Amino acid sequence: MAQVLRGDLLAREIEEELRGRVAAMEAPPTLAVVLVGDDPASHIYVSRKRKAAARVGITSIEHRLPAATDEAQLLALIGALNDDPGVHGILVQLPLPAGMAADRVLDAIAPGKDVDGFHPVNVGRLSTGGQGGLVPCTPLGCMLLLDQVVEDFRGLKAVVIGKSNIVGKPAALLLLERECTVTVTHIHTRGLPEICRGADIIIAAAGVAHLVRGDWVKPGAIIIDVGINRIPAPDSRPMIVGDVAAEECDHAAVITPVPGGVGPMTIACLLRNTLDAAQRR
Ligand SMILES: Nc1nc(=O)c2c([nH]1)NC[C@@H]1CN(c3ccc(C(=O)N[C@@H](CCC(=O)O)C(=O)O)cc3)C=[N+]21
Repeated sequence: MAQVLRGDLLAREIEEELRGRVAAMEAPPTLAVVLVGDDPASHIYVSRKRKAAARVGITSIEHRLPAATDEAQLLALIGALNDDPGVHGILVQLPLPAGMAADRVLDAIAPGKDVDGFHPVNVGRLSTGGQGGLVPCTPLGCMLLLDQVVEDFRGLKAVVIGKSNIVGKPAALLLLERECTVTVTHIHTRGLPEICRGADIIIAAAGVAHLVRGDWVKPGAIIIDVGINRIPAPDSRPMIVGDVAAEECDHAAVITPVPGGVGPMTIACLLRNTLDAAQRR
């Protein structure tokens, strides 16, 4: 049986450590969460972030704007949060409503408060070695999970499935920084099963339910499943499944569960970034 690497448990440990760091500060850091529109999944995530912040002692302030908000209003709010010395971290929940350009909005966030690590300055820092920048929460969470089970990354073959700015690309850069040999793939990659079979580490972040089958996985491989796919379940609430057919992967060495894997680590890393942003100021 593969070892199930529980992100929910590691996230609680990290929260405990962060709670200690917050307690030692003169004043608790403040995270501003901006939520535009009424995407139901976004509301669930934002409430998880609020609860986690409260557990750690970080003050979180939510700014909810209607879906019809125009971009200029949102940019004005970001400007005010940038200028507010009482705000240490700013997160604009994605996706934004149609018609709003995420890149213009993310570019407006002060890089030192960009706890998502999405601003071009932080993206650039990561691509040149990560020194001093804020690193995107989901790939950072993936690395902290890998750190639990990998002692030496050098020369390991890592395959990243997915090329998003939020997960795939930054995950590839972080693995490269550890001197893995990194192959970045996506759903249009030809011969993806074969490429995956060569991997010591698979980061599955394509957003396709059960994309990675058991016969794509080399015995002893380490699998980080980033996917959160809601699939309809007959006669009940939608089920959440990952990008990996985990039940076919007993021959892997390690696999992260969905839920309870990368998701809770994303939130723990958001809190960590908020503390880092507050302390670097
Ligand atoms: N600016 C921005 N930053 C983000 O970090 C960001 C975002 N926008 N938009 C949406 C995605 C998604 N995301 C998740 C966070 C936590 C879980 C999580 O905790 N999942 C739990 C529960 C899953 C469930 O029940 O829905 C788990 O996997 O165990 C999932 C997904 C952050 N995102």
